[in-house]
Amino acid sequence: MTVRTPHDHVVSTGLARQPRKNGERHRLGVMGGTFDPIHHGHLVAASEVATRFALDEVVFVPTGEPWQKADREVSAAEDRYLMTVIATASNPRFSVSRVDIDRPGPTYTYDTLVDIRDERGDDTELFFITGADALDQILTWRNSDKLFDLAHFVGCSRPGVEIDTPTIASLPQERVTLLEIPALSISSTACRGRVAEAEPVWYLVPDGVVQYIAKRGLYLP
Ligand SMILES: Nc1ncnc2c1ncn2[C@@H]1O[C@H](COP(=O)(O)OP(=O)(O)OP(=O)(O)O)[C@@H](O)[C@H]1O
Ligand SMILES: O=C(O)c1ccc[n+]([C@@H]2O[C@H](COP(=O)([O-])O)[C@@H](O)[C@H]2O)c1
Repeated sequence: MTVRTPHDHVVSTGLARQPRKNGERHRLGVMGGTFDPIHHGHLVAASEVATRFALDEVVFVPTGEPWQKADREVSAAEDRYLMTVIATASNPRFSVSRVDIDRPGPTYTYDTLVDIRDERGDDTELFFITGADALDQILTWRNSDKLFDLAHFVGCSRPGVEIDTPTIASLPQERVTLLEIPALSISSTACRGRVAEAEPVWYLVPDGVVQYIAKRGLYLP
């Protein structure tokens, strides 16, 4: 178990860094999201990608300022960060990074991946985990032409989202994999809407997150 210091970006939930056989590189999943709130759709996607890609661990990276969501109110970064820590704490292979919330200004995945690569070093191979909807927008992201040099991109299927789009087909195929995951029709938007309508979010988000939302009075009208 490691304790986070002001200089660490990652809260470790206890997994010691495992050496891989035959000099293979450490395989790290990076799951970026606004996580407002984190829900079981995110956790199932991360878990499924970890299994299919034999990842050693997955680091969840809550966005600082999600510039493509500037048209709506986003909860405080610390609340989103803490909900992500609560949701991932029981999985020894999951951890949470503060790189995006501690970097001032809009959040760009290019910066996320550069920071994590610099933190982890060259013996770590990065797999950026994202939903098919996000992958479909990737050409609008900052430095989109350089992203595929930094990580392999795994696009998860998501209920109601088309995986087979012209944009996705145009991406470098050797650096992109599409994955069908068990469909969980949950979105953060729907969770916020339910809380605002005084409807339960039990079992849509982890129990500790239900309690955190109530304690902090998040998403009330
Ligand atoms: N149910 C789900 N199944 C698979 N992927 C998902 C699911 N929900 C979210 N994702 C993916 O997780 C990533 C982070 O998502 P984000 O934090 O924006 O959650 P969201 O539910 O899409 O939020 P919002 O409804 O506020 O837009 C995105 O790439 C998104 O496509
Ligand atoms: O790099 C960009 O310009 C960029 C633009 C939009 C979204 N992203 C990333 O995509 C991930 C999912 O974002 P979101 O807004 O759907 O939660 C998250 O890690 C964002 O930082 C990245």
